[in-house]
Amino acid sequence: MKQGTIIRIISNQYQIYSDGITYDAKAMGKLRKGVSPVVGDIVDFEKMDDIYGIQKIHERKNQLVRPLIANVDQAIIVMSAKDPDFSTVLIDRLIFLISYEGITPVLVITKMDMIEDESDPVYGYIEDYKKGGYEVYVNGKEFDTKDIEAAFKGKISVLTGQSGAGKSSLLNRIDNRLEIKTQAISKALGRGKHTTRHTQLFEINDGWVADTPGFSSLDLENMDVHIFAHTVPDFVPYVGKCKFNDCIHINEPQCAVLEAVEDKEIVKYRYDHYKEVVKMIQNKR
Ligand SMILES: Nc1nc2c(ncn2[C@@H]2O[C@H](COP(=O)(O)OP(=O)(O)OP(=O)(O)O)[C@@H](O)[C@H]2O)c(=O)[nH]1
Ligand SMILES: [Zn+2]
Repeated sequence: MKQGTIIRIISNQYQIYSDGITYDAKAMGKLRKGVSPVVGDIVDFEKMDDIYGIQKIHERKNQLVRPLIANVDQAIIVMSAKDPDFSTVLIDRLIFLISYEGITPVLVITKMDMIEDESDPVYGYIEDYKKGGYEVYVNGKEFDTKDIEAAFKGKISVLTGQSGAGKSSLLNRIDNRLEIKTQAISKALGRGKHTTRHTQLFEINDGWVADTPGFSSLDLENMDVHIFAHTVPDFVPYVGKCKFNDCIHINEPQCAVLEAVEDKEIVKYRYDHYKEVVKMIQNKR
C-alpha cells in the first residue's frame, strides 16, 4: 500500500503524488458511499488490475468548501502596499476567517517598489503584524523571492487577497512555469457562489499551492462568535486567562484580552476590527 496526496481531480479520476511520482487512481466503491476524496487529501492506495485504487482517506485536519480542498497548512494573504490601497481592515478580516478554519495566516505585502520612503505608514503596519506574531514578507517588482519560496516548502498553501493585489504576479515571479494558472486565479473568484470547480495543486519549492484563491470576507458573519473569540491568533495567549470561559472579550469583567488592549500588548485598531466583526455576527442573528 502506498500513501500520497491528491493533487488533481478530473471527473472521477484522481491524481495522487507520492514520493516524486504522480499516479492516476480511482476511488474504490466502499469509499464513495461515505466521503469522497478531495484535493489535499492524504490517501492510501494500491495497484488494482489496470489502475490504482484509493483504499483509505486519512483524517482531515481541516477542509475548505471554496475552493474544495483539505489539509491546508497556510493561507497567504497578498496585500498591496498601494493600488489598491493597503487595508488593515481587509487583512484582519482575512486573518479572522483563516484562523477560524484552523489554518495559519501568512502575510505578503506586494508592490513595495511603489512606496517612496520609509515614512510611509505601511512600514508601521508591517511592524504591528510582526509584533502580533505573524510571518510577514515584503515583495515588489524586481524583488528577490527566496524568503517567500522557502515559506511554501513542505506545505499546502492557498492564496487570498483582493483583485489586483498581485497574487498572479507574485506566483509568476517565483516560478514563471506557473503562468498557466494566473488566468485561473483571476477568473475563479468571479465565478458564481454555487459553481463547484475542482481546484488543483501546483508544485512550488517542494510544497503545493492551490490554483484557486480562497476566503471571502462575506463569510464572516456566519462564524460562531464563541469559536471566533478563541481562534484570533493575537488573543490566543490570553483567552484561557479571562474570568469567564465563554468570554467574547467585549464587555465582560476581568477579560484578559481587554486588559491586554489596555496595556497596549494588543494593538487597539486590530482589537477594534475584531469588535466590528463580533457586531456583524450578532446583528445577523
Ligand atoms: N509596481 C508593481 N506592480 C505590481 C506588482 N505586483 C503586481 N503588480 C501589478 O498589479 C496589477 C495586478 O496584478 P495581478 O498579479 O494581476 O493581481 P491579482 O491579485 O492576481 O489580481 P486578480 O487576478 O484580479 O485577483 C498588474 O497590473 C500587475 O502588473 C508589484 O510588486 N509592483
Ligand atoms: Zn475575554
